[in-house]
Amino acid sequence: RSKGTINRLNMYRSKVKRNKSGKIVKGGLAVGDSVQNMTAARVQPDRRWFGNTRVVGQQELQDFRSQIESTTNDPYAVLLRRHKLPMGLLASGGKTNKAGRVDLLRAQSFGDTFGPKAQRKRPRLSALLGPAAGGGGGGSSAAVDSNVERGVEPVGPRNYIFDAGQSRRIRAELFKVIDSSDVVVEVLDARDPLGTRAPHAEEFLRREAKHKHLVFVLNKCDLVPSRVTAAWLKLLSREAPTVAFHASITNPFGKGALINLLRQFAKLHADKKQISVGFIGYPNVGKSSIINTLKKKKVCKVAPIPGETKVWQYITLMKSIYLIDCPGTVQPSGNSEEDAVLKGVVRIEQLRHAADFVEEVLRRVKPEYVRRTYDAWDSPTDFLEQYGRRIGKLLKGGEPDINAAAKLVLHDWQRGRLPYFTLPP
Ligand SMILES: Nc1nc2c(ncn2[C@@H]2O[C@H](COP(=O)(O)OP(=O)(O)OP(=O)(O)O)[C@@H](O)[C@H]2O)c(=O)[nH]1
Repeated sequence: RSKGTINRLNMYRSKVKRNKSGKIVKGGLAVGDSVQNMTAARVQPDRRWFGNTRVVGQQELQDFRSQIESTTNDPYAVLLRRHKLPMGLLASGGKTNKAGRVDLLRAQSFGDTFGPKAQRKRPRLSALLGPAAGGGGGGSSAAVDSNVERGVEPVGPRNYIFDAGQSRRIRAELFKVIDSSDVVVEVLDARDPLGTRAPHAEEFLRREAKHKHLVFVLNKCDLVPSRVTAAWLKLLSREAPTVAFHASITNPFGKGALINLLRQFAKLHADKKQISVGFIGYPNVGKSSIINTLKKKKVCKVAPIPGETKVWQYITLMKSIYLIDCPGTVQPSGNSEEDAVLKGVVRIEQLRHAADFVEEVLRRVKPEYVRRTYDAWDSPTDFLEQYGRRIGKLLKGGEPDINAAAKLVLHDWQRGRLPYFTLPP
């Protein structure tokens, strides 16, 4: 027997000694002893009795909170293993979304709607939607009538083509891609980076998925002067790492920088076999082209028309990095019809009145560039007539086909043949 075994057996042995008649003479409670006379013993409390718990002091919690807050707000710091932290407790208090909820009972009491004396069958939607919504069908027709009286032209229903990239299906694709990605690359058009940002997706990442890394890629920077690209890089990199890019299989720019950045993210997540990188952004900004450039071959369909990518697609860049191509999505209800056309969201061939948008193109592009590509002109209509005649787009009576000419100008605009860029604010 080892010493340990002997000690254990001794421990089991009763320390109580009894005399012949069975009375305790040593150890245990002696005759006449009572529980009251004994000295109180206390078992030392231990938090491990309560299972898997941790105790944190108030000051420690406060420090930790402020550190986490500064880390999560810093685009260059990363928060790994977020699911192991009680983020719900760490979010600074009082940020509940109660104000955003619709206060149903204030608009109509429960008793009025569902009680035994229910007065109405339909809810009063106007009370919930606010005064702007008008009073249902009758109300809206009254509003139209009053507009006509005041001489305001009634606004017809918006054509569905201007809402491209906003359908529920496309939004579902976007969130599928965000959910499956560890790194979200937001592709922006260097000509109008702020106009092609997706605030709804960024807000979702900030609120619901802080552990996913956001990266901006400023694509098509070959179409703008380098000083403009540099200014945008400076501005955007305050919010997230930003890479300037020119997507081209044969003559790329920024490819090394982007691959390096993705490699660093893959190293950060060394516990994972591979990381997924989702490419999101407006239609036609060049998401598929960037993936093709990184792969150095045509793996995604690319076209100079928006909405070419229909569903998400997985591509292996290397063993540790997977890429996901996403259909182009548009910030819901953020664009006027003009914006939608000039940001390249709408397919030009679907436009019925293309000439309406040429005036804005002529306003945005410097006249000398327009003259260099086309000819001198007096007014937008004169410009389209001249151009129509020059390219032989004529109607039956020999009149220039303004609509066809306008479509060609808009095509040139979308493909970057008319130099244009916006400067950082
Ligand atoms: N000049 C220039 N053109 C580019 C660049 N990147 C993409 N393009 C062009 O932009 C057009 C649209 O590219 P896509 O890759 O199909 O764009 P997308 O974002 O995948 O578009 P969706 O499929 O609608 O989501 C194509 O004609 C590309 O040739 C670039 O860096 N410079």
